[in-house]
Amino acid sequence: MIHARGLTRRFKIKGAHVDAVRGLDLDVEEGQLVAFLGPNGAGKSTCLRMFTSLLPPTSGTAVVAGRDVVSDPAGVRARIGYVGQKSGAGENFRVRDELVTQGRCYGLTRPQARERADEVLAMLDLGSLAERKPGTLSGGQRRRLDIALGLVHRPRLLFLDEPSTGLDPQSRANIWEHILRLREEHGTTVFLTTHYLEEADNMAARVVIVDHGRVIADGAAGRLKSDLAGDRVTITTRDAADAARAAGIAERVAGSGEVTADGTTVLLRVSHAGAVLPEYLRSLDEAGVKVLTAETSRPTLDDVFLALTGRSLRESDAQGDAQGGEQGGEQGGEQGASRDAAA
Ligand SMILES: Nc1ncnc2c1ncn2[C@@H]1O[C@H](COP(=O)(O)OP(=O)(O)OP(=O)(O)O)[C@@H](O)[C@H]1O
Repeated sequence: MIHARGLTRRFKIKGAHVDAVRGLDLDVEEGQLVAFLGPNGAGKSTCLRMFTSLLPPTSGTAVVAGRDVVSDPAGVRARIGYVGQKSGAGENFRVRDELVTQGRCYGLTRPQARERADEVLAMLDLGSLAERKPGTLSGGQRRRLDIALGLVHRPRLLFLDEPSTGLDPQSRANIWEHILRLREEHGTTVFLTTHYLEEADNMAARVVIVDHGRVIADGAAGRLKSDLAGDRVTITTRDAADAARAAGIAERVAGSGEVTADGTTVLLRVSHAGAVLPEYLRSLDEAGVKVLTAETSRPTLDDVFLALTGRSLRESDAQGDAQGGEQGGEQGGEQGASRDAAA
């Protein structure tokens, strides 16, 4: 469904340049649900805009839904759905009419567009809102309308740029229910970006992490976490001297795992915390180190990013936000992007 090789995109801004995507290789097969993760400015939206043919690559190739994004952008657009970060719905028409208009943009006849509008209204639980104007919908309802707009022409591949951002937890869960159903009941391939690591972790079968325009990890979340991050064992001691001794003992117990001591806290990263903790506590007891608390925790996708880059995804996001404010550029808004994609 998506086959990218050596994809790059450079933006020129006032004599300088930004390499937003640097040699991206990616294969996504039919029916997969892929979460594309990375800090602010990692290049996620730029990739999506290239995959959807809204932006030409600087170099490299991408074949999406069987069509080349450079030589056959219209072919790509006819076969995919794209829901950008901003809503693609206008304000003047009613919800059903928005969907019918979208269907017409994709070349459906009026009766076909009406039929498809009713189908996607039912699919996204929007039937009771069909006669409302988009401006009167809640954030979650509006996001469902955006997804419905992306589905009117029955694409086999749907791109979603941060589908759940800015929604309350209940609406986020609801959006996810619909995304999962799309895949399970209709076999739609879904490629989405998100900043919510827990959502990607729990929902997506495959997680692709990008940083500085390159893929740095790709696989099932569980495998990435066990291969790249490992469990954590954290203990606290009475004083720093005991913590230093506990860290020394941890080096022996943890094998190839990583050990860090900070004040009275010692942290071990190991592949199986449950197997290490009893032996560790026994060794500490034998050495006369008094342990005040001991706990184990499973790794998160943030731990995976930390292990790969030395930075936390959340911290990187905060830095990205700060830089983002300073950057000018030629960025065009994504407003009405679903419609653009249909044009
Ligand atoms: N049109 C543009 N002109 C100039 N620079 C751009 C343009 N679009 C993106 N960039 C820059 O390219 C880099 C990648 O941006 P992109 O929006 O793809 O990142 P992202 O991973 O989607 O970030 P976010 O999570 O904040 O949406 C950033 O440094 C951004 O400022």
